[in-house]
Amino acid sequence: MSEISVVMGSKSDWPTVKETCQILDRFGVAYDKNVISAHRMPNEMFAFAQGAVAKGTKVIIACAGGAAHLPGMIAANTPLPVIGIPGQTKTLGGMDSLLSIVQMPAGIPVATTAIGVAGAKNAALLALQILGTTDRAIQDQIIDYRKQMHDAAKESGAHLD
Ligand SMILES: Nc1c(C(=O)O)ncn1[C@@H]1O[C@H](COP(=O)(O)O)[C@@H](O)[C@H]1O
Repeated sequence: MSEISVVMGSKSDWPTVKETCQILDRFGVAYDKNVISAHRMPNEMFAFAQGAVAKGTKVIIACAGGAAHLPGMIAANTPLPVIGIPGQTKTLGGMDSLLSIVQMPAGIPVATTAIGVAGAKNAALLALQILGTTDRAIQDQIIDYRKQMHDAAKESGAHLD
């Protein structure tokens, strides 16, 4: 059973979303991934969002670019926490995606990350932190991940030429 569902509006988002999946792989947490578009596949989007609780999903991560309605529309159709990743776009640099995802009306939140790859990585970590509130093993892995990051950052200062 997957506790995390990862969806993207198009296969063209995959290079970004791959970064999310790589972190989930590293933590050994089960997840499913798929292309689902609110615009191009509205019926599938509704079925996915409305069926997520019954499937055992705990957190949904959704990446979309441009007029990025996907995370918000999923959030509108499930009580589960939704994390939105704004895709980087060629025309507007991802500001379009960011504003589409972050400016939700009061009542239907989407936890919005940074644009692009940094956001994709943080979406995975935030989802893991949410699971970590009730799963001590995952929380311990988060603590260890941060320690490794800390040590690498500290060590890097010793190698400035
Ligand atoms: N924003 C959405 C939605 C949606 O919000 O439902 N569906 C696809 N898209 C986005 O359109 C961009 C271009 O998609 P294509 O490359 O397939 O033309 C992608 O970044 C996708 O997330």
